[in-house]
Amino acid sequence: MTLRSLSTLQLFQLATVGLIIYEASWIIYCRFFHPLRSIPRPFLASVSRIWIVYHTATGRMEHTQRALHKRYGYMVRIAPDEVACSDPQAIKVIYSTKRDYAKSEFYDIRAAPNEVRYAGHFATRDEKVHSERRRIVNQAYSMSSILESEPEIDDCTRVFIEATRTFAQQKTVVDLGPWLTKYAFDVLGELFYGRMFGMMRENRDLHDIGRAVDAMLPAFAVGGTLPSYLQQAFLISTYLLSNSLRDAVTASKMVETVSIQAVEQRIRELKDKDNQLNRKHDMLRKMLEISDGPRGPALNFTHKHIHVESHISLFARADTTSIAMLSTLYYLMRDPRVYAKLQQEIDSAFASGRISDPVSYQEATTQLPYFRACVEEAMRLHPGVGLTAPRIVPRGGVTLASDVYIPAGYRVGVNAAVVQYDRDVFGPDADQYNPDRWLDRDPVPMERAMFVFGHGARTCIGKNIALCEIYKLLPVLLWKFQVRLVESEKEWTTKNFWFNKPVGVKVLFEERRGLSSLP
Ligand code: HEM
Repeated sequence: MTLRSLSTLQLFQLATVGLIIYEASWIIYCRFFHPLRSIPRPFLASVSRIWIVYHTATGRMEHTQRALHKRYGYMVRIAPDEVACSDPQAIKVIYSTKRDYAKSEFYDIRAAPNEVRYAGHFATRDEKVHSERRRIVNQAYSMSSILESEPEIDDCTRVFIEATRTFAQQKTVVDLGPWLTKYAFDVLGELFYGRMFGMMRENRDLHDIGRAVDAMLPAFAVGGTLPSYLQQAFLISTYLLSNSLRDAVTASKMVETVSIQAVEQRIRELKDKDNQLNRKHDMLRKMLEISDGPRGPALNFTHKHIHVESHISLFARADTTSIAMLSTLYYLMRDPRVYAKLQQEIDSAFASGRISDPVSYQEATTQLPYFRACVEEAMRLHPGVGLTAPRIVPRGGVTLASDVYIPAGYRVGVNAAVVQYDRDVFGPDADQYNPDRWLDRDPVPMERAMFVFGHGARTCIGKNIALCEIYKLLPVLLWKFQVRLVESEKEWTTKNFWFNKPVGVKVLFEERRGLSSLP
């Protein structure tokens, strides 16, 4: 009997039996012979990536992972070839500066197609290329460089406070997340291009950037969990089936166009010696000085590379910063004792002249210890990135959590929203909001277990920008306004698609008594 002599039904039956045998053999292999077989796991996760795809798609992966680690300990297998580790000691091993652990396929889907064929600092998996590219621009992202634009960040703060005052006077209910995102966008506009986008002034999502990000994040997060040969097919089918993703792609193209236009405009301005904007120290100017300077050709750093830099840094980066500010405010509003204590610290620092309005970054970080603790605690409980950052184990394998060996080639990673709940480091109340923990005991072990900005060679390049925004805006906001949750009893809803965004946190601002005559 040959295959040709079989009927369609028989062929179908044969294929089904073949598939069943294949699946059964795979399950037996995973259960009894796989090198990761002894690592605790939900059964489905040990035999198929369906588990990780499904749980990522729910937007609640951090809750699932926290529960799994509570039950199984430091090591949990979250896919046949992938392990999540919640041991704080693992951070410095997996994310070491030695660049042994390459990023996994998870990042491929975020690679920005462009003419210079550089996927960007975030998505590039080739550590050598990444290191060369990042070194060129690192200085522009340094704290000293960002602080050269401090007066411009102050301008953004003034616009934010002015508009918030109008909300307060008109008793407008404000959706806090999008409002803070507009601030973060305008600051990025100032820092990168020497001008705000105007999102706060117009109080609208200009060019639909925010909408594009919201629509694309779930596709990126879920798609990233698939093997890379399925990622493009997944993106194309989602694109064809989803109106919102089609709109998002259009809006994302718009972001690209806007950032390219902004670069070109800044190039023209810099050629005009009398232009007032040329006194500014924006990052674009610094990058143009590199590309057009004597080192530019040798570094292969062209205007097209700057387009990539500006596009990638713009897309979705305002969200993480606004999440940090939103969570700081949210936890304060939910805990009147902490809120009052912080207000006291801020009021007395302003009254004694230890900090000024606008507050400088230096003042905010040195004169407001309780405020620092509140920011740190909010970023601990609700880090802006809430999924595992997966890396490939290098040659020789690795032993994690004292005695669990993972051979080379498998994926391993840490999730900030899990490791930052470690009871041994943060105390038995690790899942509670308690800023005092940062002042009552030695903060160093806790700082070492913080993974909110990542770690090592691939640590967040925009960390200084984010910190600058947070430390410069919030003290002034909290000094001038009382912020109240409209529904004070209701817990927030969050959507975790890599960026873990709280949604629909509605607040009312009230100018504080005795302070309403302040500028
Ligand atoms: C509170 C705000 C922020 C948080 C919590 C945050 C978090 C992170 C984390 C966890 C990583 C590492 C991801 C990994 O290893 O897989 C990262 C990388 C990165 N972040 Fe941020 N980020 C923030 C703000 C920003 C801002 C404002 C920018 C840009 C202006 C930015 C740009 C980047 C880029 C380009 C990378 C990739 C770096 C590399 O691999 O070289 N981030 N961020």
